[in-house]
Amino acid sequence: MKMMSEMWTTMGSTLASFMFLWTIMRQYCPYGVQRFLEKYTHRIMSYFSPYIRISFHEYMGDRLKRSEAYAAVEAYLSANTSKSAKRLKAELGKDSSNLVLTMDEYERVTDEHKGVKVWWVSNKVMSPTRSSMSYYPEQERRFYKLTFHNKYRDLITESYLEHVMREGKEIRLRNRQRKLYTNSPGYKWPSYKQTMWSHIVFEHPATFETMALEPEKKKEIIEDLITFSKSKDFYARIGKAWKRGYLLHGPPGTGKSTMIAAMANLLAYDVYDLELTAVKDNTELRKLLIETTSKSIIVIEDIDCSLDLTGQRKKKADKLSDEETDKDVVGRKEAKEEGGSGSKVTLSGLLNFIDGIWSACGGERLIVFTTNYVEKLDPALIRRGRMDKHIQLSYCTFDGFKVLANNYLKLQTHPLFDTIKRLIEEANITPADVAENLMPKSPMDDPHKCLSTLIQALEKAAKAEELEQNCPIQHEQLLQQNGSIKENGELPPDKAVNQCQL
Ligand SMILES: Nc1ncnc2c1ncn2[C@@H]1O[C@H](COP(=O)(O)OP(=O)(O)OP(=O)(O)O)[C@@H](O)[C@H]1O
Ligand SMILES: [Mg+2]
Repeated sequence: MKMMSEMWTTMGSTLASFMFLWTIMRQYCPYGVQRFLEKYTHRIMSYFSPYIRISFHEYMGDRLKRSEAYAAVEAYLSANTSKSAKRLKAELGKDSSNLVLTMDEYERVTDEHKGVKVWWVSNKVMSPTRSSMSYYPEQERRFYKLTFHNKYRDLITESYLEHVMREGKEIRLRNRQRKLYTNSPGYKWPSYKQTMWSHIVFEHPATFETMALEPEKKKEIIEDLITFSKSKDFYARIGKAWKRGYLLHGPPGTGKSTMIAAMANLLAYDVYDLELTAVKDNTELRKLLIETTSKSIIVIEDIDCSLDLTGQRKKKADKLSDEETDKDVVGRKEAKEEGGSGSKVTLSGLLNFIDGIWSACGGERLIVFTTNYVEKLDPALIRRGRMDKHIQLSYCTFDGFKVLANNYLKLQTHPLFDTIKRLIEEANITPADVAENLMPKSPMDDPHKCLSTLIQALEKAAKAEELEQNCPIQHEQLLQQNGSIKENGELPPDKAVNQCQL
């Protein structure tokens, strides 16, 4: 027994002397010798030590790509252990308004998993560049080192590390700056440019809470979206690409574009706003698709204005048909001006884009089409499986009005609500119009004034509605004379009703 303890003491002091010597030498040795000594010290140490160490290096190989694992560990440690660390690094966060704290170099923190303690150290080494040009500076190689006892090897390498990676990735996703991408019309991509999309930071404030929608419909859409975002395994099991198509249809100003922003904010997805008229042909469409990332929404707005969905491009008719709206004209004009007239994207190209083999790359994507005229679309384009969920957005209901009154005027109830409830059921007024009427126009406008303005607009719209039903011809003539009632509310309804009576 005594011999054993003497042996341990001797070994311990030898090791201590060796470590001391090593620390001194390390400072004065050339880099090659340092590496050599380091290698053998580690071998000797690990022979005696019951601890396991795992390193997570910031850059793998040629410093081209930052390691995902390192970034996940960094996010995990920043969220979970920065309170216990004593030396921290501060950096500006995603919107440059908040500071993000992470462990400083050589700092050490402990973490616990299922009752087992582990240690994390943030570290860096200097390594010379491989270049023979001696004036290149040394490169810093940062890494995190995880240390734990050998007897917990399985627990840590399987369960703990999986937990760190999962949580770290989630934190990174939550904290990342989301982007709004667009394929610029008529833009010629230089060959050195890596991507066909240009982007800005996505900062739309719309949420489902601020959307004027019936509560049940809102709940159903939110549940559908959240179920989709959590169904990776389900999609894999049934052998289907992890994507879902939404068709949003309804009159102008009913919240289709607003809903896309709310969807992106709910799921923390990026948005790819695809301008079809600016896409040269099917090949370019496929290239654009391949460049989109997962956790994104690919949007094609006003799909009926972009393509002739019977399979050919729309003819550039000089005369507009009666049903065409301003948007149709604008869309077509822009297509012409921006070189879109040369676009050869076909319906089959678009169908391939939605559910061809390539559409599966990336995963976790929503494809959203919007239109004012769902009946104009080719059934092949919007059949279930392509556009899985059809959402009709319509005129404002009383429930929708209450959301807007709360948003714009911070009102949950008011004596004028009863009048508005009665009128809003008779009139076809869009949430955009309601919102515009509720918006205070001067600092003097109190909630009562705003609600009264809305009541006037509702009365006009209700009268116009009545006229449309009873005397459609006069209504049409008046619309032509005075412009759309629904759009500007300028039509004098008294005059209209009088004409009808005559
Ligand atoms: N359901 C809604 N809830 C809250 N605000 C709405 C809603 N619908 C419209 N709005 C308001 O009206 C404005 C216009 O709405 P939006 O652009 O979403 O309409 P749209 O249906 O996309 O119209 P279009 O068919 O002309 O593109 C928005 O900026 C928003 O403020
Ligand atoms: Mg829109």
